Amino acid sequence: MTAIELSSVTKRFGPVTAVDDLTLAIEDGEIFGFLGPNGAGKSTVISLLLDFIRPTAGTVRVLGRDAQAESLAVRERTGVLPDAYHVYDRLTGRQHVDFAIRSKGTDDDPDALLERVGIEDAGDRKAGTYSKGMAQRLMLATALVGTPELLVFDEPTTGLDPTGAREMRDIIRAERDRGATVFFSSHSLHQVEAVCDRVGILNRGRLVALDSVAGLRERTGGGARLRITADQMSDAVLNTLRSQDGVTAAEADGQTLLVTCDPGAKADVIATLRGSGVDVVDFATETTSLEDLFIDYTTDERAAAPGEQR
Ligand SMILES: Nc1ncnc2c1ncn2[C@@H]1O[C@H](COP(=O)(O)OP(=O)(O)OP(=O)(O)O)[C@@H](O)[C@H]1O
Repeated sequence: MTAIELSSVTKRFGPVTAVDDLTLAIEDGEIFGFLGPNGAGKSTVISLLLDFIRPTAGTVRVLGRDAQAESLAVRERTGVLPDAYHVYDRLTGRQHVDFAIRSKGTDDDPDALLERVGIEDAGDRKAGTYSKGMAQRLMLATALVGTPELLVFDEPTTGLDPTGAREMRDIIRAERDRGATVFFSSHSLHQVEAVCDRVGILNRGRLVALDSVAGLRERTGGGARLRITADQMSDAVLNTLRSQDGVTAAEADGQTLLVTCDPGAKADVIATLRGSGVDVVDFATETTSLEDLFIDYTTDERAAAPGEQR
């Protein structure tokens, strides 16, 4: 079954087109990362899935049902971690989870859920005294109530420390392994690349890339960037490097030389420098990162061009 199906969905808020003719299908059991810069339209899509808002045009289906006409049935089977959430200051963590259990009519053990998100020791404390990360963990516990078929998380790692972010990723994987579909938004490719089966990059309401993490990585060309510290540098040497097979760019900044090249050309670059009488004091290799690709897909020059899906 297709867990989420958006067909030609547009959402306008007055003059602002938050989502622009978006068609996207997420398969059952998939972990899907929805990426995009601030204002790209991620939260708007999530609100459309949950029928918090309605599309200007197009249709939204979730878990095989119409997101509008059958929103209650959808929400019963969905666990949500919203972007902006509210904890009841005077209720304890356990009371929050109890409340979610009663609302969903399930027989979950609140303590087991609190333990799963790492705040079992704070279950009796009022949520108003929780740190931001603890409140986030509490909201995660309530999202997991009723072993939902679909988990929709808006920026799940924001506010979490590195350990918390890793635990979140572990929970996302464990939920997928038990059969759930996970759809989550993020600004950060670092967060999605470790867990996602597929990634969609949204920019100004349009889908500008849709691929597996491996596929996206391939688009970076597997390129390498060499950062070389040399005792001297000249235009002649730079030009020799630029004309060398496998080298796509070579720039110098004082004694630091940045060379972008195929991974197989790294040794030749060093050999060329030595052959030119340049002493290599130090060098480091960086792979072209997915973060670079994300920025490339979402910079304004590209966004201004008709945003074709690539
Ligand atoms: N209720 C609303 N009324 C008017 N404009 C809105 C409303 N909700 C969202 N927008 C606009 O729609 C666009 C998309 O916003 P959205 O919150 O979906 O982006 P986002 O990708 O989730 O951003 P962020 O990463 O900053 O949370 C923005 O230009 C935003 O100002």
